[in-house]
Amino acid sequence: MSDPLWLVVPAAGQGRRMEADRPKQYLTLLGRPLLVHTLERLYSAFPDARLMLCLDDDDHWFAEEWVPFADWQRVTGGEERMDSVLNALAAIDAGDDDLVLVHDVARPCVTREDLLALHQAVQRHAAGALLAMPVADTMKRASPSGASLCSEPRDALWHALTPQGFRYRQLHRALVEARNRHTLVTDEASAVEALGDAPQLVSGRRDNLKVTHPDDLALAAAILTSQRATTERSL
Ligand SMILES: Nc1ccn([C@@H]2O[C@H](COP(=O)(O)OP(=O)(O)OP(=O)(O)O)[C@@H](O)[C@H]2O)c(=O)n1
Ligand SMILES: C[C@](O)(CO)[C@H](O)COP(=O)(O)O
Repeated sequence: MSDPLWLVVPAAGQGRRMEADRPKQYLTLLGRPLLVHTLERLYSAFPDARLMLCLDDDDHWFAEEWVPFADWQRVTGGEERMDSVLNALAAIDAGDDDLVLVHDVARPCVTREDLLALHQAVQRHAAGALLAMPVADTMKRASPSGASLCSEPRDALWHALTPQGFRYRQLHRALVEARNRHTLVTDEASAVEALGDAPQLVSGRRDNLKVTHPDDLALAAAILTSQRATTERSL
């Protein structure tokens, strides 16, 4: 029997870089709110998981009918992403060894295959695991004025994606310690690394885009359309 699985979806951000009239998780993507796509992707891989959905207390966009999971809970978001995740962990009635996967609501293009690969890796690696992709471009070090000062070696450099998965106790401890040190971590793996652990990098698809800037919405629509066409061709 596999370990109990919890999904934490931070969805309490304001999407300021998107410059839209609403938080980006509620922007329309192929006719439906972006958040709906993300939750459906997670559900397609983990229909029996328990979902903790972090939402801003002032969020008046959200509709419960969009959640496909039978077992789920709304959690109050925090000041920063890491605070939202910590609020979710505090609300979880989990065993120490339960698995927790954290996935940004802003990544609606994650595939079922990548989700399942990450889940497998988290079960195999004691330090946890994260989807990531190797850096493909030549990397530049910029001066304050934006001039290219030098090229940095890109060997062994990866982009961190989500989901990122860990055992409950390990992740909770790592984030609590980061908060106690007043360290702002932008992903879970950073907090775990700070404890001396080395989560496993799992090579994920390059199209697991985080919708961040205005142009990204059209890109996400193109990715989802292309992924659907591929799935239909293979049926
Ligand atoms: N206090 C916060 C801040 C962010 N998030 C979530 O963390 C994820 C990654 O954050 P990011 O892409 O930076 O989203 P926003 O904070 O919404 O965007 P911005 O920084 O442009 O305002 C998103 O799913 C976002 O909803 C959250 O739950 N709580
Ligand atoms: C967790 C994350 O998606 C990994 O790429 C990312 O760090 C979150 O976005 P932010 O802009 O750093 O909040």
